Amino acid sequence: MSIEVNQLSKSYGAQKALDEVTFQAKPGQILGFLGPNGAGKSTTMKIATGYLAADSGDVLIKGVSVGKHPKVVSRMLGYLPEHNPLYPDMYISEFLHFVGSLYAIDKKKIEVRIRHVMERCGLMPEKSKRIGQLSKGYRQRVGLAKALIHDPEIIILDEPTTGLDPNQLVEIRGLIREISEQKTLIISTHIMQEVEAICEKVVIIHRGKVVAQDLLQNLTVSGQSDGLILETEEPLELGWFERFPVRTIRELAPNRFLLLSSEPIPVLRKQVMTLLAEKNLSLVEMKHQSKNLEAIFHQLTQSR
Ligand SMILES: Nc1ncnc2c1ncn2[C@@H]1O[C@H](COP(=O)(O)OP(=O)(O)OP(=O)(O)O)[C@@H](O)[C@H]1O
Repeated sequence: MSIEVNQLSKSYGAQKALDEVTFQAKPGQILGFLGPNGAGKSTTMKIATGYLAADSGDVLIKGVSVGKHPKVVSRMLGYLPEHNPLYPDMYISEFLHFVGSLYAIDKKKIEVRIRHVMERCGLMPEKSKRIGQLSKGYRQRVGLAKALIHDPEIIILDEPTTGLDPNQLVEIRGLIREISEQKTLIISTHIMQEVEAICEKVVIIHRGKVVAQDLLQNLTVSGQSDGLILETEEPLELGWFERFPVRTIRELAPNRFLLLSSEPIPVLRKQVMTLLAEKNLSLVEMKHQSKNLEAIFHQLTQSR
C-alpha cells in the first residue's frame, strides 16, 4: 500500500473530529476523500502529512509511520493544503527556489526542476508576475507546483478546486489527472462530479467516521440508492408518503426531496403522480435519480 490510515482518532476539546478512521490507497490510485462540511477531511489530511498529531492511530506512508518519522515522510509527500499558503511578494520561481531549498534539492538540479514543474503546471505564461498578482486558479497551480517540486510519489490535495470558476476547474482537474500518472493521489473534496471525473476509489467520511470505502464503480453499482427527486411549489407532508414504496426521504432543499425507492422507479412515479393530483400540488420537477455517487453521498451523510 502507498497510504494506510489506521484507526485514526482525534478530538478538539470535547469534540471528537475523527473516530477510528481507517482506509488505504494503492500505488497509482487516485482516491477521492469525500464528506460534508466539518466531516473531518482536513483533520485527516493534516495528520497524514504530519502537520497535526493524532490522539491515537497512525498513518503509514509506504510503510513509514507519520507519527514516528514525520521528516522522512514529508520527503515522500506533496501536500496542497485547503488554505494554500503562499508568499504574495515573491515571483513564482523565487518561491519554488525557496521551497526547493527546504527539501535540500541539489543546487545544480533546482533550476531544471523548477522549469519542469512550472511547465507541467502551466505557469510559464505568468512567470513574470508576483504571486499576489495571480488569479486564484493560477495560485492553485503554484500550490500544485510547490507540492511537486521534490518529485514526491504521493500527493495529497485538500479541496484543490474550491472557489475556481468552471473553466479553471476543468483546467485544474485536467492537470491533476496528468500529475496522477505514476503517483498516488488523495483528493479531499465535497464535489461529487470531481470524484466521478477523476477518482478510482472513494472513501466517504461523515461526522468523523468512515461510512463507505470502495472502488467508485462498485459503490455506484451496489449502492441501494435508486430514487426520485421531487420538487413542488407547495410544501409536502412526509406523512403522505407512508403508504408508498419509499425507504428513506431526504430533504435536499425547501419543497425538494429525494425519495429512495424500494420498488422500480416507474411504480413510485405513478403513485407520486396520483398524490400530486389528489392534493392539487403544482409540480416543479420530478426526475429519476439513478444510482450515482451524489445519491449515495446524500444517503450516507444526511439524516432524515
Ligand atoms: N483547530 C480546531 N479547533 C477546534 N475544532 C476544530 C479545529 N479544526 C477542526 N475542528 C472541528 O473538527 C471538525 C472537523 O473539521 P475538518 O476541518 O477536519 O472538517 P472538513 O471535513 O475538512 O470540513 P470542510 O469541508 O468544511 O473543510 C469540525 O467540526 C471542525 O469545526
